Amino acid sequence: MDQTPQNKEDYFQLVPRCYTEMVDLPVIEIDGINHQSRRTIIVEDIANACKTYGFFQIVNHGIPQKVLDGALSTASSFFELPTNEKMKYRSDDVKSPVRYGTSLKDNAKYRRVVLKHYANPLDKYIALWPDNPHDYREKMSEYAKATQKLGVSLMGIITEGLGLGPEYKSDKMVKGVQAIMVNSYPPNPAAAQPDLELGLPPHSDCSCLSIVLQGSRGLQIQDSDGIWRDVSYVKGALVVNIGDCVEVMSNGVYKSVVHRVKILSNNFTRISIASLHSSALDEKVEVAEELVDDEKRPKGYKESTFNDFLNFISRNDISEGNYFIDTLRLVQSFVVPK
Ligand SMILES: O=C(O)CCC(=O)C(=O)O
Ligand SMILES: [Fe+2]
Repeated sequence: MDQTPQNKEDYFQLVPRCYTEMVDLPVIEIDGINHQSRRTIIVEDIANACKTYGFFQIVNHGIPQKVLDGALSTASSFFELPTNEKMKYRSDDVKSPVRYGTSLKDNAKYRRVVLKHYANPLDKYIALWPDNPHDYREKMSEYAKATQKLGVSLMGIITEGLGLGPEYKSDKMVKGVQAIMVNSYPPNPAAAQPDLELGLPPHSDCSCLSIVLQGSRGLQIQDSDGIWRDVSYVKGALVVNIGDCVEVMSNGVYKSVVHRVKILSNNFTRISIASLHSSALDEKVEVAEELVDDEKRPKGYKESTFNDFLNFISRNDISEGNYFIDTLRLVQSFVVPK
């Protein structure tokens, strides 16, 4: 893959700017997934990435650059709208299908502005999305449709890699929740120590898997020694991470790794779009029986639903290190230090 910077902005994105070490995430080409010989390699590469990092990047994923750029650009335009226009979508209800939230006014430790909306099935939700900017629904729905299709396909690759077969979760993902988190992380000119500014606190995703489009660098993941490492920005790539539901389903073979967002720039706003894919709100998430061995790997997690997670986050402040998945653990010896 050609990573030669085409212009100054791309060059800037590729040059490490802070003291944090980069994490050498695999960048996996996923074209040819329906050809058996290619599929075998991709399944193996993704299985290795899930075991080692819980994160990987994908390229040649079939989503045109124009669709990625369109989604980032309309997201950016949304955040530039006057406050009263954005506040129309404000809600304190974590279950609201469309929800705008900002922590900036509270002088909070974490500086993220977010528009969250459900996207699957699209027909049910699109009329609730912002219609300003005028191209928001068009551009974001192109991106949402493409990532939903990709999410189902990636889940098939993941379950195949676990020995559960490609169809193990397909129906559940097709009918499942797709929550799009449109994130904006503005710089804080008043920060006493800009290097310490965080956009998003450490958390793991409640999803089965998440697909993240980065507009620029800033995402960091915590390795098993507790060290934060930068995820590189690769133009056109999508970052994929395992969420809590897959950690549970895999009986801890794959980890839902803790990550956060750092504010790396003093002069521009970072945009990212995370598409979180999981089964339906009241669908049971449980350990796959096939991955339980009473002696070598006993069942490590209680069952739950996505609704349980939403109830948990409405009652707990996740920025205080409260992780939903910790409430599900049965076998402490399999816990990877967070
Ligand atoms: O902004 C990012 O890169 C990651 C966002 C994220 O982790 C999330 O929305 O759950
Ligand atoms: Fe996340």
